[in-house]
Amino acid sequence: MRNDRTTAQPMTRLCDEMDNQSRLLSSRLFEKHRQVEVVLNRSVLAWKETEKSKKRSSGSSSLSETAHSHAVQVCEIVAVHKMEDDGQDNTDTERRQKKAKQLSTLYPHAFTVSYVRRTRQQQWRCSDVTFQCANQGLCQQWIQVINEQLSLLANRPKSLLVYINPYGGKRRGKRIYKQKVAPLFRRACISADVIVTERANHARDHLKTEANLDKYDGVVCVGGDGMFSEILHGLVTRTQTDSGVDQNQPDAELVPCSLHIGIIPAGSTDCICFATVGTNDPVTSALHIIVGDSQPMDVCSVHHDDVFLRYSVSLLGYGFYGDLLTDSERKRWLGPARYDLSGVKTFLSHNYYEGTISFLPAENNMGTPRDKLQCRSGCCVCQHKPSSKDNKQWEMSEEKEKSDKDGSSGWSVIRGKFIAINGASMSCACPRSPKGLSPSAHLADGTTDLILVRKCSRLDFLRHLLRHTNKEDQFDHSFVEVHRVSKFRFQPRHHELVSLEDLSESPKKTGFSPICSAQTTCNYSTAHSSWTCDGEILPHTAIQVSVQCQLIRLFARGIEEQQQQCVFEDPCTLWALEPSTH
Ligand SMILES: Nc1ncnc2c1ncn2[C@@H]1O[C@H](COP(=O)(O)OP(=O)(O)OP(=O)(O)O)[C@@H](O)[C@H]1O
Ligand SMILES: CCCCCCCCCCCCC/C=C/[C@@H](O)[C@H](CO)NC(=O)CCCCC
Ligand SMILES: [Ca+2]
Repeated sequence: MRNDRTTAQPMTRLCDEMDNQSRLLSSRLFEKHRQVEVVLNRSVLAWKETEKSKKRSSGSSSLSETAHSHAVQVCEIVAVHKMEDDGQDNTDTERRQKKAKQLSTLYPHAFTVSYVRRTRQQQWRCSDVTFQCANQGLCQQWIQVINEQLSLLANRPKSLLVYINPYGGKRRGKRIYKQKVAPLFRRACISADVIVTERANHARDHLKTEANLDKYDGVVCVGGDGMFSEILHGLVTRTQTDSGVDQNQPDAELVPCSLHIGIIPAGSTDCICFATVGTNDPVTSALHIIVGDSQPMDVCSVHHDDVFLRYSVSLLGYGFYGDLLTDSERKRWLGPARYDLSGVKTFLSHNYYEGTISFLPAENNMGTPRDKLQCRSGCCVCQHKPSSKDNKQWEMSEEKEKSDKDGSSGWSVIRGKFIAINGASMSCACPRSPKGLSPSAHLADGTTDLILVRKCSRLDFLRHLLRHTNKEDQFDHSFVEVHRVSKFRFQPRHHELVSLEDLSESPKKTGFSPICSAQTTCNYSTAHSSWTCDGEILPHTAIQVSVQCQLIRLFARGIEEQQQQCVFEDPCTLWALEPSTH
């Protein structure tokens, strides 16, 4: 399909460079009083000022080509609308509506393309470009052909179920959704059923039993990591129930969820959003949902004595982070600042805990926790899905594990005194620690990074913590070790195992916590910490953890390496193929 009706002149040299066969439509149109050549093929919409228009606007000076040319990937077009449709959005200001009206009087045959524009630091914005056509037929043709291309994008959601936590983070969930997200969903013609939660676990319970999930292409949570966790538990449990899988069995092969999950960040840490998108920005997340991005993600199942406890996607932390979270829960009223206060308090307490950690090192994994190979969009480590050969080896090692009488074959066991035991299934990057707890952990490689911080001086622990905020390697300490594992178990040192000699010493209280301090000579360490599981405190300390590879999918694409260049499959290039900086 081609259309050169608007001009009798031959197309310019640059347009001629384009593969004629791949063009769906090309016309000379007007954009902001400038004549532009607009070309659409299956993957790109591009527009470029014509030579004539360039000369008129810049005299004889030769402006750089890119200043006049723009290219947008079709998969990053949000929507196309006839000009007068714009401004009908009831959230638009009166000024915008007036401007839209003026423009539509001035240019009666115009259409507007809304598309994704990258700004700084992984942030996306929705930009508009309006093209004026010579006649109504041409305008409609452009709208129709672009819409046809958009309808071929099968991953895009059309119908979403949205849960808003009105009390997450700074209590801005409802406002964020109404002002920043809903208008974009409307523009992209996505319908959304919205539920504002009335209590904790409302969203989880609704998903588990009530929600008619057949109606939806995805579930969106507006809130923080805790709210995401509710959605995760609701969806995963529902999927297992519907498939007859018993999640209490630690070895059960869980069924992946078919619905994608979107996260609109409105919490305190928002670490899952940050680690999968690269920024905590509601508009960016809404755009990732609209374009139907897909990021698989590992989920850890946590059991205690063959009873299912919880799922985790980010941090399973015992000791430092467990104590920090326990303390911060009592300070919820403080909002996000609770983590700073509890962080200082827990640091000063400087407690350590004794126990035994056993783990099954990851096999056939392409990465290691210290290889500095960060998980990025299209990550090759995560794409290296176990082949059937790998699977066989995997099964064999599982068999080996089962056949071993005490079940310890392939397992490593470490007994010791730990200030922190952390299982990071993803980097856990967040604004507090932009590279995260385990900078090279992967979102979807079927493993978790097990970080063991042994008893050390307060100063050494501070050094270790500070390295989470700078470029230094936080694992490069004699008291820290890190392993990439597929399973791990923890057993705290039992009360009865403590010798009478130990018990004769009373615990020295630091004034911050009743638990033993690593700074003192006290070795009365029967006290237990708690596990924090993505921000929730677990009721047991003895746990078994197993990574379920790629159990869920998010509307995200991982962190983009840098400004993504427009890369096209067609051998011919349109013109300077840079993403629009319009
Ligand atoms: N209507 C509600 N009333 C009270 N609590 C709720 C409600 N809806 C959800 N919750 C609970 O609030 C908790 C915290 O919510 P959320 O994760 O959104 O914010 P946050 O804790 O501030 O952020 P983060 O988890 O990122 O630190 C969640 O565990 C969730 O179960
Ligand atoms: C002296 C300066 C030292 C600074 C050290 C910073 C180290 C920061 C590491 C941050 C790791 C966050 C991991 C996120 C886990 C989330 O699932 C969970 C739920 O929201 N949040 C926390 O556990 C909240 C965790 C809050 C940590 C502060
Ligand atoms: Ca992982």
